Amino acid sequence: MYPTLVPATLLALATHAFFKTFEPASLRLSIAVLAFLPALLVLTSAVPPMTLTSFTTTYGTYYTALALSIAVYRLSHVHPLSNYPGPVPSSTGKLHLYIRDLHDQYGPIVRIGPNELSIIDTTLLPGILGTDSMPKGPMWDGRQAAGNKGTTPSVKGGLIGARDKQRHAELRRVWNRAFTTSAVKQYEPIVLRRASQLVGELKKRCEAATMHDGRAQVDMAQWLGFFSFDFMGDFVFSETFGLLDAGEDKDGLIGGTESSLYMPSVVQQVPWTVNAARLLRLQVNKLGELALRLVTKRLKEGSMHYDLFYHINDEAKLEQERTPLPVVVTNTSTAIVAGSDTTATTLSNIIYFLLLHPVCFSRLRVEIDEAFSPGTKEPTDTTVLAQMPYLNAVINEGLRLYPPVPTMLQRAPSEGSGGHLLGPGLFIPEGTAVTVPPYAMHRSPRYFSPDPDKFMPERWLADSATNVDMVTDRSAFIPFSTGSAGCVGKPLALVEMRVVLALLVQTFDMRFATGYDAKRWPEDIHDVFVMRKGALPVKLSCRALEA
Ligand code: HEM
Repeated sequence: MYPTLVPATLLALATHAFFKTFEPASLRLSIAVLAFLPALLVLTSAVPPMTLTSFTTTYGTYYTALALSIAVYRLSHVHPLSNYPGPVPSSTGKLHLYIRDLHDQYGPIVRIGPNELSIIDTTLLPGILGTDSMPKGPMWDGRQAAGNKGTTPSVKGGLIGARDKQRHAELRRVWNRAFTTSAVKQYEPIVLRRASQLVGELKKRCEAATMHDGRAQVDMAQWLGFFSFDFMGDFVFSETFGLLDAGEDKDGLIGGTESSLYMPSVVQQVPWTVNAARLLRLQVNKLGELALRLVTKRLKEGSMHYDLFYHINDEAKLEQERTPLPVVVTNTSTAIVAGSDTTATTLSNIIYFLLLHPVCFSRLRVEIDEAFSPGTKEPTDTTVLAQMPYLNAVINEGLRLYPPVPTMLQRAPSEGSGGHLLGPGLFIPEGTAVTVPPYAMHRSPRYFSPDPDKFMPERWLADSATNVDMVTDRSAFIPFSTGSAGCVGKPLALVEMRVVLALLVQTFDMRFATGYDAKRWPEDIHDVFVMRKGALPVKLSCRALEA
């Protein structure tokens, strides 16, 4: 037997035990341990000569033993998650579908990784996402790979990636102030301005098309993207990104932001690779550069506008400490990503469903027309819109079927806590993450039936509560997540979506473009933490109003 075989095996077992216990986040330390320990063994071993064979044999033994040790441990009954069922790892670009299939197959609690459970049991939600529950999980360390220009990865200032509960609560204070009911009321003129601009631009295209076959063809998903990015530019910085004006993503702002979402969606699965990703400088983010430029400009101008920047930069000086520049940059670009893509995706999904179900489109138009007489009154009174049952049912149903954050609401016990008791017999040990996947939850027949995969706004109406054959469990409806780290922008997103939908449905007749196969829409959807969508080609004409 080769003299280093046993020591190399023992060394591999010790390495596994070390990594399992301490989970080093430093890439340098990990590389150093894995690369140099076997060499050290050969160099310090008295017996074998220092030949190429002794090195290759020792390295081979060490890595094989390490891999086997990890595999055996993860599949063994000693592993703390061994009681939970789960699949053999699989790779699929459609994480939302995959996780949903797993829940269909294995039930509400599934082990989806060596140290991760996916849970869709409503009774456990308060313990996972609720106000006094666990902090954000390790995937957020991985998502830091998206680090923007002008931000410093080591600055623990970004709200969305803040894993320490107390720190998160401190950072969230300025955001909570920015989204109170009265603050959101003050942003309404921005919503109305940008929504009217969207309608105006689309009208122009319709009018130009009357010269030809009378209908304009537009990519509705793209136009809703222009709206939501321009709106966020206005809302965050009181600046315009000029997308609606140009009618194109001329500077690649949307394209760049969307492609920058891929890499973090991979790295988040293996957070310790984040430093390698950074070393390779994989992040290309035009939005970060833009945010840095706009923040710098605003700081020079002084406090002039009431917008999100006003709050994030604490211009009312309500906090004891000044917010450092990198934190302001991180938070403003976070707001633009978090608020634009999600809203554009939801609006696009809803238009898709309304075109697929013309009866729902007509019913919605009737409700809007009854409240706002077409041709005389624009549907822009947000108080009235908030109380329209069918409009809100349509929005809920769109969010239910395609929640823009489909799978990764992740939490984990805080460091040093030892673990978190989720329920009787359900202890989550430290080092384990729990993920709640809204897509799988929203399509579970246990919570939404009949036909959980069908677009049925009726399930949200008051009659459904008295219908014994219908289940609509609102506690399972979590498109905005819930608890202290749930979506802070929810009230504003709802205002935006109600106004835009009401205006579009009242102003335009729409149908899918000729030759568009509606099956493409779900096929084009990809889960990259948020949802990537394809084009939505729509034939559009201005609605003819009776005189
Ligand atoms: C349809 C629209 C939207 C949906 C479905 C949505 C959904 C979500 C979800 C699921 C989360 C993750 C919460 C978690 O991990 O538990 C989140 C977080 C967040 N969202 Fe939204 N969002 C939307 C619009 C907006 C808007 C308009 C803004 C405005 C800036 C915004 C800002 C944020 C921020 C800052 C966070 C991080 C909150 C925290 O960590 O405390 N979102 N959102």
